[in-house]
Amino acid sequence: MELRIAAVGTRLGGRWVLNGVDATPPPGALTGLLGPNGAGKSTLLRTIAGLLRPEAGAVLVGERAVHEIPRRERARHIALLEQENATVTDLTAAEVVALGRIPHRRWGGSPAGADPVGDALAAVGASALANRMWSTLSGGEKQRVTIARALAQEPRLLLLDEPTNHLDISAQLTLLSFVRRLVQEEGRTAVAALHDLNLAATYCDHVLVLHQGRLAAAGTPAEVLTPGLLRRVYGVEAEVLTHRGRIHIAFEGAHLPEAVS
Ligand SMILES: Nc1ncnc2c1ncn2[C@@H]1O[C@H](COP(=O)(O)OP(=O)(O)OP(=O)(O)O)[C@@H](O)[C@H]1O
Repeated sequence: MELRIAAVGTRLGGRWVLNGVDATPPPGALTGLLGPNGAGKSTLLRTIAGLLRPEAGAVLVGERAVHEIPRRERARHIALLEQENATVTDLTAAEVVALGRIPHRRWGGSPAGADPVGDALAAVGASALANRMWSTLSGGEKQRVTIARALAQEPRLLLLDEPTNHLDISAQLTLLSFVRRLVQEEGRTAVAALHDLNLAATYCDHVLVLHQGRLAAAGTPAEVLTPGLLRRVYGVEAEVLTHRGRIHIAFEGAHLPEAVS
């Protein structure tokens, strides 16, 4: 599904939080959305998902502006995993994942023999949690289950806001390699906001860097994550090494932040 972010400007609290953002996350690839705290990553993901209407420009999904697509249809095509998940207390993990199937119900559900809920739980290594009550899960277990819910939705466009939050290192690597394989094999589009630049360099085919609401750079991790960009956008000194054909960033230190007045 073709996604085009066309000169998007979004204003929140009287301030332009996104300003003239132009980008085309390629289908069949995992795109990393990078940038310091407050750069506008969550706002861009919410704008792409159609939850926020841009005041300038548009987000186009196929031929249509996303906010013009009826809500139910949007829910069949687009899944957004937000940073803070509403807690649903008295459901089991499998029931939480099954919520992701709701937009498909009227369309005859899943083909015979298919088990999208079981498959999604397995993909995040959470099959054993299926019958556990949501309220009894740890932070990382909840994160896995909410990711499974987004996967069970089988969206063409998967938007993930810091999906590796709370996950142990093995779960982080498993999740990102799973999402990458899924989008590559099925030609879907995924955009994930990430803070760990080495994870982004390892698993993302394409990265977008936001800085103060503007797009600072776009391209492959090797093209984008240069010492100069890291200094300019993040205020850090780093050496960028190449290891097995992929870049690896060795951080040397951060410049002192400017005093907050
Ligand atoms: N509802 C709102 N009203 C006013 N300002 C807002 C609102 N929501 C977000 N902002 C501001 O917009 C800017 C971008 O926020 P956003 O959450 O998109 O950043 P982010 O890149 O996702 O940050 P982080 O890495 O810290 O999660 C921040 O300065 C934030 O304070």
